[in-house]
Amino acid sequence: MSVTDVAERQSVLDQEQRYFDDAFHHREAKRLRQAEQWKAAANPKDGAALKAAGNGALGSPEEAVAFAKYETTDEQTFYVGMHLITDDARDIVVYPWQAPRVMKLREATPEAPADVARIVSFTTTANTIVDFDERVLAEIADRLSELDNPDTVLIREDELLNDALGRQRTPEMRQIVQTIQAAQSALIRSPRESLLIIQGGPGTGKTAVALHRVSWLLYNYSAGRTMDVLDPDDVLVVGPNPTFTRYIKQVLPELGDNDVVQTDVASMLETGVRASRKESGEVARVKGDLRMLDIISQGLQDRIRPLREPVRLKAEGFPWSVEVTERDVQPIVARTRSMTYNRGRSRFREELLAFLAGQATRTLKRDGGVYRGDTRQLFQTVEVDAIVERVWPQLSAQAFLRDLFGSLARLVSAAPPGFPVDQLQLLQRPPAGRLSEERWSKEDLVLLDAVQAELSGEPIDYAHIVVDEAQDLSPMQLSAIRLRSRTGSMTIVGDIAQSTGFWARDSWDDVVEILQSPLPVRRESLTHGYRVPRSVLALASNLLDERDAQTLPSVIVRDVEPGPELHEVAASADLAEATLETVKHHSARGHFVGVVCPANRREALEAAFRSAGIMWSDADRGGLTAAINIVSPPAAKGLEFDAVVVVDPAAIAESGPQGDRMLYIAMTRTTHYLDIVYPAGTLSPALGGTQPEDGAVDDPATAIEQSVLKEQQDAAVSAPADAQAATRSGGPLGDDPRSRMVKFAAQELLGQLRDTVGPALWRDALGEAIRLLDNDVAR
Ligand SMILES: Nc1ncnc2c1ncn2[C@@H]1O[C@H](COP(=O)(O)OP(=O)(O)OP(=O)(O)O)[C@@H](O)[C@H]1O
Repeated sequence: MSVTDVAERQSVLDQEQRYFDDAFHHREAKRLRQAEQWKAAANPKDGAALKAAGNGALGSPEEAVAFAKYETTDEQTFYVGMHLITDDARDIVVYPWQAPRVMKLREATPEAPADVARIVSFTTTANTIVDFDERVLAEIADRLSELDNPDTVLIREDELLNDALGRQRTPEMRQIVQTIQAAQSALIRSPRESLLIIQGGPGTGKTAVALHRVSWLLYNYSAGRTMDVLDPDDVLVVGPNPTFTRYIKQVLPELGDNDVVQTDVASMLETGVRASRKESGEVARVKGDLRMLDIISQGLQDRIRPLREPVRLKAEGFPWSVEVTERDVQPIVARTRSMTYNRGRSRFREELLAFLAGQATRTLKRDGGVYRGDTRQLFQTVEVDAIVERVWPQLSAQAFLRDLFGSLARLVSAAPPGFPVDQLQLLQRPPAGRLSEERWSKEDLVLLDAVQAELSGEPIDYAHIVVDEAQDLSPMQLSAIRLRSRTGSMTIVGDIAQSTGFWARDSWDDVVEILQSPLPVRRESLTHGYRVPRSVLALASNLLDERDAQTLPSVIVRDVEPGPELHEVAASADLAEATLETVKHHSARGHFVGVVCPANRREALEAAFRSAGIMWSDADRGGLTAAINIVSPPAAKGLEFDAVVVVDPAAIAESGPQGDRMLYIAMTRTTHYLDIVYPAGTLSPALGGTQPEDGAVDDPATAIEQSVLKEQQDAAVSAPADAQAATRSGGPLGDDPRSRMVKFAAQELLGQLRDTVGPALWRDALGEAIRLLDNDVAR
C-alpha cells in the first residue's frame, strides 16, 4: 500500500471514529438519563423493571456502537450495531441489526446489490476502530462476472466470516450478528405467522439462525412497533437436552434478549417427576406413538364408572333420606364427560348436589317440612364425595398411568380398534407398591404430560416456539410441543441425516402433520457449511446413504489443515491410553476438546484420565465446563469443539439402528481437528478401513466406492494405453512441465467438483467423468 493510501485510510478511519465517538456520547447520555429514571421510580420493583428493560435496549458500555456501515446508491448512510442509538433530536445515529430496512441491506450481494453501493465493516476494540474493510459491490460484481461460482469465491474471501469461524470455540455458543449471511438473514426475518421448517446439514448455522430469528421477532414485534406484541417470556426455545440448552443459552442475552424461556423437551413437560427408568426400543416406539393420545383419552373415560348400587343419603335433621341411583347419575355424566377430566368431575359434583337439593325440596314440600337454609347443605359432604369418588374418581396423572400400565384389561379397553395387543402387552408393567416408588422413563414423562393436559386442560402456551434438533422427536413429543403453541407460529430446525433414536425419520412430512399448524408451512434449507472442515465432511459423508448425502452442505466454507487423523491401536486395551495421548496433544495447544466416547469405552477412558490427573467435564451431566469434555454420542448433537476425538467408531456405529448417522454426528462436531482412535481391524471401509473378508457390501457408501473402482478397472482393460495412463493415479508425479499440467488440471477438476456437488457424489462423478473420457478416447 502506498503512503498516500495509508494516509487516506487513516483519514477515513479518523472520520469514522468521530462518528463512533459521537454515537457513544448519545448512547451513554441515554444510559445516564435512564439511571435517573430508575432512581426516581416510585418503588424498587418498578425501578428494577425499568433497569432490566433499559439494559437490554442499550447493551454494555464496553460495546462498540456499530459494526458496519451501508451506503446506498442514493447516498443514504446506515450505521448498524447491536442496539438502536438516537441523537437529541431522536434521529437515528445507529440502526439495530434487526431493523427491517437493515436486514434488507444486509442481504445485498454483488450479484443482487439492490440499492447498496458500499459496505464498510469495522473491527473494534471496545469503541475504538482498529481496522475497517470496505466493499464496493459494483466493483466486486465486475470481478466476479468472469467466474462460474461467485458465491463460493465471495465466501472464501470474506475475512470477517473466516476469522469468526476460525476463532477458538468456547463452552458457550456466541452470537453471529456481524457476519450473518444473506441466505441466513432471509430465514431470520421470514414471516412470524408461519410454521417454518429449516433443514440443513451439520454446521450450516441452523441453531444460530433460529436464535437470531427469536431476537429479530422480539425486536420487530415489540411494543410501539406493532399491536401484536411478542414478549420475551412468550417465546419458548426447546433443545434436545440440558447440555445443549447450557451450550446455547448465552446467545439471546448477548443479543439483548433476556427473558426467553430456553429448555429441553423433558424439562418442558409438566410431570413433577424425573426419568429414572430406561425403556427398550420397542416399548419406546409404542410410547412415542401418537395413538397413545387415544389410549389416554379413552383410559380416562373408562375411569368414569356407573353407580352400580343405589346409595341413600340421609337428610340431616329430618327423618327422610334421598336415594341416588345410576338412572339419576347417568344423565349428569352424559352432560359433563366431554369436559377435561377434572373440570367434568367438579361439574358432576355440582350437578349431583343440585339433584339432591331438588329431591330435598320436593320431599319437604310433600311432607310439609320447612328448611330455611340451602337444601344442598342437608347432606353430609363425605357422603356426597363418596358417590363422586365411586363414579368419577379423583386421579393424578401418575396414579392414572400407573393403573393403566398395571392392567392389560384397562389397556385393551382404552386402545383404539385394531391396536395390536402385543404392543399393549409391551406397555404393561407391574405397579410399584407406592406411587412415590414408581419409576418413570423419558417416554413416560411425555405421557404423563399428555395425561395432565387431559386432566386439567392445556399447559401454559407460547406465541412462538423454536425447536432445535427436531429431527429426533417422537410424535408424542411433537404433540406436547403443539399443545404449547398458541397459534401454530413455530421455527423447527434440524437435519434429517442426523436423525437417530427410536423415532429416526427420513423426512419432515410427519413433523408438519403432527404439529398441525393452521398457518402456512414454509420449508427452507441452509446449504453452506460453516463449521465442519472440508476434509472432515468428505470422510464423514462416506457414512451416509445416497438419500442422506443429499442433505450435505453444497458449499463448504471451512478449509483447514490437517485433515482427519486416524490412530490405530493394536489391542482394544490400548484404546484409552491412545485416546489420552491424543487429548493431551490438543489440550497442550489450548484446544477446546470433545471426546465422543461410546458407553462400552467410558469406564476405561475415565480411569485412564483419572490416573493421568486429567480434569474433564462430563457433558452428559454438567455441561461443557472444562477444556476437555467427554460426551456420549447422543449428547454430542448440536455441540462443537476445536478438536474432536472419536473413540471406537465401530462401537458408535453399532450402537443402534442409525449407528452410522450417530458416527456422522460425532465426526461433524469439529471446527478444526478430528482424531479417530480405533482398535486394529475395526475401522469400517467407509472410513478407509480394509474391506470385509468376504467382500460383502454392507453399506451403501462402500457400494459407491466399489462401483467406481470397478468402472476404473473396466475402463483400464478396454481403454487404449494412453488413456490407461491418464486414468490411473500411477506413482507420485514429478515436477516436469507435463506433471505440473496434470496436477494443475486435477486441482481444477477437484475445485469444480467441490463447488458443484456434495462430497458423497465426488467419487461417482469422477467415475462417470472417466467413463465419458474413455468413450471420447475410444472414438
Ligand atoms: N454467518 C455466520 N457467521 C459466523 N459464524 C457462523 C455463521 N453461521 C454459522 N456460524 C457458526 O457455525 C457454527 C455452526 O453453527 P450451528 O451450530 O448453528 O450449526 P447447525 O446447523 O445448528 O449444526 P448442527 O446440525 O451440527 O447442530 C457455529 O459456531 C456458528 O456460530
